[in-house]
Amino acid sequence: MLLLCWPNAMIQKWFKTLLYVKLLSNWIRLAVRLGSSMRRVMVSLRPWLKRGYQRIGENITKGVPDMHEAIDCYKELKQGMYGALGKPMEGCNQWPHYPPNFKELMEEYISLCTEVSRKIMRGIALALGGSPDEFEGERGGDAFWVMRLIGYPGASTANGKCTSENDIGCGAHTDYGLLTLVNQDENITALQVRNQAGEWISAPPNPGTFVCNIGDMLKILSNGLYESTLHRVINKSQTYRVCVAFFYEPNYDAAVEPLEVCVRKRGGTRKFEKAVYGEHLVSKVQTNFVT
Ligand SMILES: O=C(O)CCC(=O)C(=O)O
Ligand SMILES: [Fe+2]
Repeated sequence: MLLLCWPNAMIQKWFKTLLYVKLLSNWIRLAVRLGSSMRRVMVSLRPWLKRGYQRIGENITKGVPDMHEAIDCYKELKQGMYGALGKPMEGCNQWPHYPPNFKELMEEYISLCTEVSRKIMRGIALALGGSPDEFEGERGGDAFWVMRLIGYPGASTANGKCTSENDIGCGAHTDYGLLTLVNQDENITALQVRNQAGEWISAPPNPGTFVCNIGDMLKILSNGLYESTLHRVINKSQTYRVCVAFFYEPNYDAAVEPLEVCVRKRGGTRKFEKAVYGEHLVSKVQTNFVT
């Protein structure tokens, strides 16, 4: 996991992105304040299991319901584009009609995050000793993405009584792809990561930064030089917490295997088998929902 600081050229874009997220956070809060009538409208927005609104407890991690609600979006795949591999992820995102420009706002946010992520991946490629284009072309030239707008109820409202210690907002997991840009609410510390000693440590919000998670695909590509960090969320505060997680992924059909340069760095040992990103995603997403 990395904490990002911004080179000057990116600062302007970052502020724009931050503004969007502020609007978005307010919108999610508003939706919650409006209560069940709004929630019903949002539920009707989800003819597709994987895209759109999901209620508290619908997302499950390792068999346990998570205490969060979310709007999930995925890059839209054209029908038939990836044959049988793409079928489970085909479909359109379910954008709420309120506020009126929500879809446009989010699409711009996605495009900014995509651009920033691509640049970070170029830096990572160089840091690994490869060419800056390692994650372009067939690996990531047409990068897939996932975005989750997540709301975690405050501790006292999670289940009608104050049992915050046991309420896991999001169970321990690793992210699936290359890099995640986690945009957290400013005043609540809830995200935790497991360090190499096996202890859970907090990753507090730091205004003006994203927390970046390394995903499973980058672990494979780097031949284990980068670890996909185990993390979880426990919102012990009384306040509803909003997080926008943008997942930058390889091409949907990318066959991901350790980069040659990383194999050499490990004395010629290939630590991981080849994995097709789309297959990995579908296998994860399919076990992520209550059916
Ligand atoms: O809410 C957070 O801080 C992180 C969420 C997360 O880990 C995820 O959606 O994969
Ligand atoms: Fe995560």
